[in-house]
Amino acid sequence: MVWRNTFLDPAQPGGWALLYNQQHFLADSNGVLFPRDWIKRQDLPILGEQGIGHFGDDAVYLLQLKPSATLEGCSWQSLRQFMLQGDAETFRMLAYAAQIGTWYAEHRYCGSCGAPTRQLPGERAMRCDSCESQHYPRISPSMIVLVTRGDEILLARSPRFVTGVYSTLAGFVEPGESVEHCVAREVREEVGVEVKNLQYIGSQGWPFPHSLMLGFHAEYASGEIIMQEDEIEDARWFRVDDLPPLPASRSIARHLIDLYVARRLGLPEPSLP
Ligand SMILES: NC(=O)C1=CN([C@@H]2O[C@H](COP(=O)(O)OP(=O)(O)OC[C@H]3O[C@@H](n4cnc5c(N)ncnc54)[C@H](O)[C@@H]3O)[C@@H](O)[C@H]2O)C=CC1
Ligand SMILES: [Mg+2]
Ligand SMILES: [Zn+2]
Repeated sequence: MVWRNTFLDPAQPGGWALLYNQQHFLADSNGVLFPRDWIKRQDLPILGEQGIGHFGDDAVYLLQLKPSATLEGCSWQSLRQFMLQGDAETFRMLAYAAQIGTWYAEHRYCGSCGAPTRQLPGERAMRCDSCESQHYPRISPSMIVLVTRGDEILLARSPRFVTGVYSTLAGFVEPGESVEHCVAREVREEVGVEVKNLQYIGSQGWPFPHSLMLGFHAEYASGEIIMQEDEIEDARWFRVDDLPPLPASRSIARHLIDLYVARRLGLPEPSLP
């Protein structure tokens, strides 16, 4: 089943409902989609509603619930779980839904003047009539880079990672800098080395909570590894034929690694997740 996001008018009846709160979806044994007209007859604390797209031919609406919401036979499942398991189109739908949910939850009041906002009809925007401003979903560009040195790659661990897992370096783009500048700065800050010959590989929308990952390969230029306190727990050079546990296969971090390893070992190249 294919997911396509579109703007649907929540005044229309029918379709499926996704029940969302803070990076979690309510799910039962049938999954995350509930008959929408039925769900609206249940006694649920609904904060807001958006029409977000089509899953196959069916309309899908996002119902924002209060954290206290419960429904018989259902439990809250994290978006991260659906990234790790579950089918790819379902994850694409939930990733979009979660970012719309995050945006809506953070813009019910105007950030400029504090007045309550309203949803603009026909557009994904929250409108403040008091100061005439509009608030659109926010996306935070971030770079992610695999630093390479011949048959070796530089991988690091953050204290937040699953035990044993090493990954590429990542970081948010700061106001006014280019992504290329961000790559050089983050690598310098996190591991103290200089890079050259950046190659843009591809991008990935990353809904935790609203990053856009821009993925690169970069060659090592100079410097010894000096780890940034707090952010980096360990960083080392690994040979492409002797790698530690790696990030989830759907992440662009993993793609950057798999692609470089495939190129060095003469294996078929993987495609972008
Ligand atoms: N898809 C993938 O394969 C991967 C995605 N990522 C994502 O990349 C992003 C950046 O990676 P990190 O190393 O954590 O970033 P980072 O190196 O910039 O440090 C994270 C810190 O940045 C600050 N921050 C949080 N949100 C921000 C924002 N929107 N703008 C600016 N600063 C912010 C916070 O102080 C946070 O502790 C994260 O969203 C992370 O989930 C990271 C690794 C792999
Ligand atoms: Mg980082
Ligand atoms: Zn305002």
